[in-house]
Amino acid sequence: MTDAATAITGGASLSRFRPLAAPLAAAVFAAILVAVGPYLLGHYAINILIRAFFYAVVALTLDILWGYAGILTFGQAAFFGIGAYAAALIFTHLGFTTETIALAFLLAIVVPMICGLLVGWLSFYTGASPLYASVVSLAFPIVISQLIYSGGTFTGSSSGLVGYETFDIRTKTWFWIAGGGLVLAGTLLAVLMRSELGRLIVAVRDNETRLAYLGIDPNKVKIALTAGLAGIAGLAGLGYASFSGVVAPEITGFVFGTQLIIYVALGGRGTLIGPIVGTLGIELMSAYLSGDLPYVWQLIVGLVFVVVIIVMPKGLAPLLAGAVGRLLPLPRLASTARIVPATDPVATDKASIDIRDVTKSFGSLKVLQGIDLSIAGGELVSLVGPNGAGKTTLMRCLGDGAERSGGSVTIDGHDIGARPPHSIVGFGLGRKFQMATIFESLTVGESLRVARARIDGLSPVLPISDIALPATALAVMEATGLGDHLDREVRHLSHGQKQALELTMVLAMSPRVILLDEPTAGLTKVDRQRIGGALASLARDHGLAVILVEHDLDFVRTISSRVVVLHQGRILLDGTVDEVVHSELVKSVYSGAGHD
Ligand SMILES: Nc1ncnc2c1ncn2[C@@H]1O[C@H](COP(=O)(O)OP(=O)(O)OP(=O)(O)O)[C@@H](O)[C@H]1O
Repeated sequence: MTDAATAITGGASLSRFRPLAAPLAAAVFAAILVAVGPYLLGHYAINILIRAFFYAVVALTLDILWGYAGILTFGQAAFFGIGAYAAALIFTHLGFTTETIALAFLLAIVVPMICGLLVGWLSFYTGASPLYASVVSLAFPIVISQLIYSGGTFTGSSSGLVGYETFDIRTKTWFWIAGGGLVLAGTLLAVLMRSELGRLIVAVRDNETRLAYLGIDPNKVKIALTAGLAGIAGLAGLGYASFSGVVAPEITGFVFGTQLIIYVALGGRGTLIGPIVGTLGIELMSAYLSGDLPYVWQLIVGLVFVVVIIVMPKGLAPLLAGAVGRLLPLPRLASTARIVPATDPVATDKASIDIRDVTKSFGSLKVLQGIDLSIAGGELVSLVGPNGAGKTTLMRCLGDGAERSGGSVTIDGHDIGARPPHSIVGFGLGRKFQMATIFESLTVGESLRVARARIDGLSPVLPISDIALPATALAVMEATGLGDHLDREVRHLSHGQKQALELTMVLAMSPRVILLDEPTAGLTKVDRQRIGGALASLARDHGLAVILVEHDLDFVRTISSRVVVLHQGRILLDGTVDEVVHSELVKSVYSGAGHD
């Protein structure tokens, strides 16, 4: 096994730190620009850029949410505003001392994070509709602005707060602080997005269902991300309030939130560098042109936005990257992904799944009735039956506790109750869907590493390197040749490779019971044989309890240890392959003359 495992490598000899070289080189280049900026620019441009640096930090947080995690929000300005007001309120009402400065830093981070937790929970609690996130992101900045408007002299209402004492620092130094803060935030976020944890954030955007069936609650990831990034936006707000010496309700509002979306979209979302270029570019141009074109300027920005979105939906970043790539052709780094054998503890007891009196109804339509079934480790049970018999519905009832209308399901002695899929996976369940349910924009190696997140955790700093896989997953990789494609983006895989990847991801979690819904649908005969052999071995050699939904009776015959025939939501027959194949009842059901 070790030989096979070491053969599956995408460049293991390279240092794990090499993929971080690009963001670090970019950071050094940006730091040099920030260092020399005050000596090359005029006073006006310096002032505009300091403000823009703080805005760009918020744009970066929006880019992580929208560009990487797929969460479009208009509310990011509100967290910036809360951080700014936290500082301005403390300096106005409590004075400017070492203690109040420390308090301002604490509250400018903690209060936006608490608000972020609340906003995240309201948007993504289990059962929330996707519409909630949009509504909450629209309503939140309006609520914060209204609170400030109605705060009287305490918040300064529509006039805001002005004239509070703040840091006595030269403008040039502010430029270095704000620019350095932006370079630091950009570098840390770039390192995060290249790390194992960053790949998980992209996986949330790609496929929440798959993530849940890998034992990770995608809602928790989104809530944590919203709260964490709110803290960074709040800190940028503190910087802005301390530099400008003035805060107004507009900085918390929906309009500023929309402006941030324009900055990110123009620059190029999901790139980090794009939002920085977008923010600095538009802020600088606005400062110079809006004076000469007071009313027309907003119109011009709007028109440019529409044109860029239509002509360059990915924003200006790909254009910039192309130009930089031509000027500085950097060699493409091989990834450091490498498959190694996992050392997961081997259970001594036999795997089991017990299904008792399970029913499922859609309104008055009874789709499953009184299903009783027990499957032990070492068995590969094929679930067959005509279209509409209830096979997929039964699989859903086993993987998600909220699906059943009645009855109980016990996996390895654990009653699944009404638990969600990510929690049931913890009992040892793996599920493969009929349509390959995978992460299209990750590589094969990244997908497998994310599949191991529940067991091995994920680094927020280091890129993917060792991917520990159990023997079952290694066997499927070997049988299907998937190991040759570790660095390949999943979207470029063939249909058969995608099916093999999903199966390998499911097996990566070392499940004890696996549900496979037509795992060979749409595969060539050769691929079917390969996967079929690997599936039979899962039960026979590795002791897994396997439930397989399959239409092709010839395929079922070659790999099953038992066959269960479902018809009109009931178990018609539960027996050996021979018993089912020679059953007159089963033949009559398949010929359309089945009983009622
Ligand atoms: N969400 C739903 N609402 C109403 N009826 C549904 C729903 N999902 C499934 N059904 C019905 O439940 C019955 C069983 O469907 P199911 O998909 O489980 O059958 P199946 O045996 O997997 O069929 P196939 O082999 O065609 O995939 C069908 O009559 C289907 O129309």
